[in-house]
Amino acid sequence: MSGKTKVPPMTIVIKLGTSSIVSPSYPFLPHLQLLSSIVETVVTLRSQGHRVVLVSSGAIGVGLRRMNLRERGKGLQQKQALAAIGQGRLIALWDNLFSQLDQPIAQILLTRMDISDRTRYLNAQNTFSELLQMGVVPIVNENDTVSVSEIKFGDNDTLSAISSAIVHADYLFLLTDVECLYTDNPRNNPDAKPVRVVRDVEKVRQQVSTSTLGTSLGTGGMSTKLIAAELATAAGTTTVVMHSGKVADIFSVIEKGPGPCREVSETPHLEEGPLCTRFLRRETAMKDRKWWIAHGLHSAGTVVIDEGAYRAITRRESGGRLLPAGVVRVEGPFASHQGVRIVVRRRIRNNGPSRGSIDVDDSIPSSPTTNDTPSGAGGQIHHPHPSTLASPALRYLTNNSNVAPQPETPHIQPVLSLSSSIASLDPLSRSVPASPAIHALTEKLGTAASLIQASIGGHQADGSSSSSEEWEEVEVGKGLAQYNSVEIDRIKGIKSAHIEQVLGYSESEHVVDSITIL
Ligand SMILES: N[C@@H](CCC(=O)OP(=O)(O)O)C(=O)O
Repeated sequence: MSGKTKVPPMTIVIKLGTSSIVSPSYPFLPHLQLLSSIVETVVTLRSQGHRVVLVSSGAIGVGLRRMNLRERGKGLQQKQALAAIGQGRLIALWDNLFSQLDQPIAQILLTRMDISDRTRYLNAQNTFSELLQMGVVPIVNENDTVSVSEIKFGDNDTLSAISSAIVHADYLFLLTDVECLYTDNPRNNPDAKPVRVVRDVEKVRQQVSTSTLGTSLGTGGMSTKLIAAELATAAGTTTVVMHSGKVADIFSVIEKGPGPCREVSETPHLEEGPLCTRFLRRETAMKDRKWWIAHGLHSAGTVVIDEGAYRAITRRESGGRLLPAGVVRVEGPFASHQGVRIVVRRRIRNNGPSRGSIDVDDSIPSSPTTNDTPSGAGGQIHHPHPSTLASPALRYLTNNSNVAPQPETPHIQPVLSLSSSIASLDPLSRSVPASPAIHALTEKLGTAASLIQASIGGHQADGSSSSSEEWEEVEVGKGLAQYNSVEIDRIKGIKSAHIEQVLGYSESEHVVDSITIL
């Protein structure tokens, strides 16, 4: 193993999945040899001046072994109980191994809500920073006991990407039971080719098969690794998928790859190194606060804007701030300074009778009442009443929280439990319960679901189509509300100069601040 560093000190996060910690079937014996090689690698990296964070799964697996069980059971409570049994023993195992080489460790257990609350996020950041400065190796896992199923990180790949952003890591190593990302599942397809360097995660997602390579105990697979890579590379962390048995390859990967003193463009021959997949960090990493707003912050509601306002907030001069003139609708309730989704509503043209032939017509001018023309001169703002939304599902998703799901939309039901879980857990939401509607789209259904095709005004009550004009609503960003949802609803569409007239006071000329375009 390499003993001398040729690279400047870096911050390195190493994530180990359940499959690397315990055997996948009864009696779930720990992989002691592998764990020992991780410990030796981490201690060597430390001796070279690097700061190292471990993200370790395995609590449930260790819990199963302790209780001499063959299966972990399906229910959340069983998993939580097993994780509670296993976590203490897991950290004891790590402490035992690391103490053989005199390396102190610390346990950090996080939940999604710790990340979405700015104060808790900053506290976690301070703790990490202090530990790393003290030469300690923090060992992170999800705090499964208090994680509600719908708002769990769910897999430790995502948790490791978030940990990487918190510590501003240079590298995230996702150690797993395959060497790298393949063009197809190598277990079924012998022609599957390794993908060694990825510059654009979204592009590669469309080109490769991410059919799960996870094991019976782990929750991740290749698709969660792509999500993790997307989050981490956006924060400026080069992300590497490699086999946990090849942990010593970490040394040559960091030696040849980008680092604090070497740009991505200065590392042209990465295909020649050890077999692994390197997701190169973004050249311009998102600033910590911006990244947190985009990926950490919990959104308590939605502000729907028109196209002109969207164009305005995407301009640098806007400073990421939204004026009330461009707001067309508000989904709440949310309090001032809570996170909100920014959704742009734009007109699309229906070319034919079929719902499948809708084209977005970018040439249609936006409402003149926008940030471009805050006076709203000559403009007419569209405020379609939510009841005009065509389908019950869309009406529920885009309407206020009081609209109950219709019987024909049973899949909406979990949304309610999700939002109430968040409302009851998030201290910010206690006084103002979180909105259950749009929130569910991104939290529950993922980014793909952030596109809400709201067919407004194009359908009669009987469901038939009557007009060629339809609307779509697309989530475009996140920001911090400067007023609460009731206040923004009252001042939507007006000039900032009139806020005081309407509300009796004016906190800010903007309704949403610190907007991050996704
Ligand atoms: N937090 C849990 C499970 C997390 C999990 O399964 O993660 P992974 O094995 O990385 O897919 C544990 O420690 O057992």
